Amino acid sequence: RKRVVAVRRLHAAHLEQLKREFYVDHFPDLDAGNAARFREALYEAHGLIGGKLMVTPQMLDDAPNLEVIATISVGYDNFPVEEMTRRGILLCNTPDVLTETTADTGFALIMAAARRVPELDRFVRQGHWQMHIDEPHFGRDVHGKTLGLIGMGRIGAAVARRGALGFGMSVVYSNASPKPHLEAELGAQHCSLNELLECSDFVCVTVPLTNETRHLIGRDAFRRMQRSAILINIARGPVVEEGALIQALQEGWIAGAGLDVYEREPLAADSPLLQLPQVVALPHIGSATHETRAAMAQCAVDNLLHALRGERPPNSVNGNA
Ligand SMILES: O=C(O)C(=O)[C@@H](O)[C@H](O)[C@H](O)CO
Repeated sequence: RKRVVAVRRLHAAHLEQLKREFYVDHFPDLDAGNAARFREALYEAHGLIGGKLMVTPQMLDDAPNLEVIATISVGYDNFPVEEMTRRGILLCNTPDVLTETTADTGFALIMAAARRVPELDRFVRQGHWQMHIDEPHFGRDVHGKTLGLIGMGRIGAAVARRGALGFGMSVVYSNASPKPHLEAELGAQHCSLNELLECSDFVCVTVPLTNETRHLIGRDAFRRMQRSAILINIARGPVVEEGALIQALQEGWIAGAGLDVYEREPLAADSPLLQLPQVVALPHIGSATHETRAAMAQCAVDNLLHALRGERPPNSVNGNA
């Protein structure tokens, strides 16, 4: 029986599926107290499954039998993919099952930032609602505005669909390649990043974090954006240069931001971002619904089962490893 290390909370049903075929070491929480036991288990492991995994080449040195890692995420910027491929270790992720939920989070941030939902919720809770609401508390319309998608992959397209079909928005997008089918379906227009920044009321970041996209959105980008524009980030924090974002918000280069991801997570409680009422800050909950997290875990379990049986897993990032 092969050995599997499972990290983070997995439903009993998922663990059961793994235990039927493998010897399973489960670490619901990884901390200093069980780090030594985790290293011992990893040394014997053929498979590793879990969420929020941070894997380094050194960790791979401590896992000589490892055949596959099944991450409970679509993003894999926290894995040394080339090194894994070189060592013949498969990396599997969970695309598709979280697309709509993450796009919902994107639109929740668009609506919350545009209509100042958390800020005005606090206003009411603190008993400040004494009379008729006036200009100082007005928000911005979403319907009919221009939505710019930086990245038009599965999640970008799902956000675009909500904007175009649900809110009558004009959609523009920057992407490595044009998506003619989305132009036909949504009237979406492919353009350069600079054109997108200049014409969009809402700039939504959905690209994966790579060496090319790290700090893609910095001071120049914010200078190009409209003063009434709102930045949304549901991708990865380091795509946006956070220091530049803070300056752009403090100095009014842009009007607001809706964020689910940050350069360092968890976001520090004393972050200047949290001093700014025009910022809506969520704790990386893009895919965090009961339904979707269960589907992500099932997808990861399926990937692991196939890979350790020597079959082609449904979702592998480095397929031929
Ligand atoms: O899938 C991703 O890439 C995400 O960012 C989220 O859905 C994950 O929940 C997060 O990575 C934790 O594993």
